[in-house]
Amino acid sequence: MDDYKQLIFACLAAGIATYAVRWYTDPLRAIPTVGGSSLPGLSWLAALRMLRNCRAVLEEGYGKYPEQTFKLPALDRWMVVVSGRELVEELRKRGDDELSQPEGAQETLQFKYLFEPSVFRDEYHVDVVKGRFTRRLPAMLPDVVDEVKAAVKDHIVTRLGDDEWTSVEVMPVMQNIIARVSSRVFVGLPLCRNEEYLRVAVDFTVDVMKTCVGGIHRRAYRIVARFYNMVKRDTERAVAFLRPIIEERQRGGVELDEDGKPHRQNDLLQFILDKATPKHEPVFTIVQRLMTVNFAAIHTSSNTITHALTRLAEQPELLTPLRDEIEGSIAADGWTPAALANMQKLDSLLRETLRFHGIGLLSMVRKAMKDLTLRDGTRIPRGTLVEVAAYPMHHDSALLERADAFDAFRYARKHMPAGEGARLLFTATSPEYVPFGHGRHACPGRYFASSQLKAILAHVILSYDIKLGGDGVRATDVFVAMGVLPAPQSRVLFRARKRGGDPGQ
Ligand code: HEM
Repeated sequence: MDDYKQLIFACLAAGIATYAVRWYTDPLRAIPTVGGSSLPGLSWLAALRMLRNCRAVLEEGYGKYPEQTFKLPALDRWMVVVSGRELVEELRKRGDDELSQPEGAQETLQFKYLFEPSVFRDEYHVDVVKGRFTRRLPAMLPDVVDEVKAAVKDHIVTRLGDDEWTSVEVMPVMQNIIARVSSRVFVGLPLCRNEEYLRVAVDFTVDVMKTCVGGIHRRAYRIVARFYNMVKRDTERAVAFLRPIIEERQRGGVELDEDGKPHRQNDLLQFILDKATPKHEPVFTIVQRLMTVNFAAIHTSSNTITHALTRLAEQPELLTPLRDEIEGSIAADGWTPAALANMQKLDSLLRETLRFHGIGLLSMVRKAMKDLTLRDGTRIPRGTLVEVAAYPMHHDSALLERADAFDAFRYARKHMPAGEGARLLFTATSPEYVPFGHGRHACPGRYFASSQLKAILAHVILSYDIKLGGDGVRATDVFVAMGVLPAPQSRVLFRARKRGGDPGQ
């Protein structure tokens, strides 16, 4: 019996000693910890504190270690955070064999437990968004504008002629409008107007978000996802709508639009099918690829437009200069890419919205694929997640004048040397402006996001007066883990404009 006890104690002691040596020699130990202690066991407490107050902990780290590296605790790992031009540039320049973007994103969002492995073994749907889809954006704009007008009319219902204001809960309405307008160019008519399909597209997005901010330990996902996988369930729901269309297209059949006319398939689904069909990919995998892009598009764009609309409702004095600009651009060029490009104040409002609010506290997540040393001498062991402190950098007045204030037209006012104006566009990334990431992995959907968001905002601004109810003060944002969200149930008051309105209506 004594021998047995001694054996247990010996194993325990050996286990503790191995753990202590590994902890002591771990290169991550040399990186300063923010948010609590890095001692074994105590880092758990720090991780729990982080879950409740990520923003304060991140800002504390950035304040103490600007343009340097520090680490934050999560329940199952350390997250290494960098900031400053040089280190952001280093993340941009390192290849995926050293600091991998796909591996970083998949690990953060727990994709490997939720999705078909083949979707991420070959992410050709990302290349499709970056290439063929983006090249066709100018040709797609008439469809986008057509869908914007129909969707806004269906979702923001006000009475014309009287002086009444209608209160609208902005986030769900914007999710529906974004899902519908995106679906117009993702899957085309008539599916983009099928409310049940749009429900699935939005549910998929919300369920991926719920899963990845759930704070579950990485290893627990493996087990939980086997029995309860909301993403798989949502994909199956989407397959019911998409299978007949996919099979018809693969047979070479012609789809009919709402008026029964044959319709040319020039949408994202077709571009994905053109790659998937020769590979004999199953319908389920094709649908997951489409849903992945839906996820990337809907959550980000609906958050951004909700922030922008609540800002406009809080500062209705911004509406008149925006209307003048939008009306002038449309009068000159119609609803064309040239007109959208001329809407510089609108562009500035969107850029300022992403700078000030953004969609997350961190950006550019990368996974170290091997042991490496950053330019500031920080040693990063293989498997570590490295991210950029986006939120504190975007709010740093050393990098941008009065960065703590929301100033909608700040970028439109800036006079840049000839030919350099494009550097301040909504879609132009830089080491100091990273809401879309930066470098070759920067969001490939940002040009579509820009067209879509501008078309919706321009149409809303021309068609409605808007303001906030109550005390007229916008509710503060909500920070959930590393995500930034507009306050839930935020409402904006809309009133149809008696004079003016959208000239293209
Ligand atoms: C305001 C709207 C949007 C924001 C703020 C946003 C932001 C981002 C960010 C931060 C990344 C990761 C970049 C990195 O790790 O370096 C990303 C990736 C991505 N986004 Fe967006 N996005 C938006 C809209 C869209 C739209 C509309 C689409 C689709 C049409 C889209 C498709 C994608 C895809 C496919 C990726 C993965 C890129 C890759 O793996 O290389 N996004 N986005």
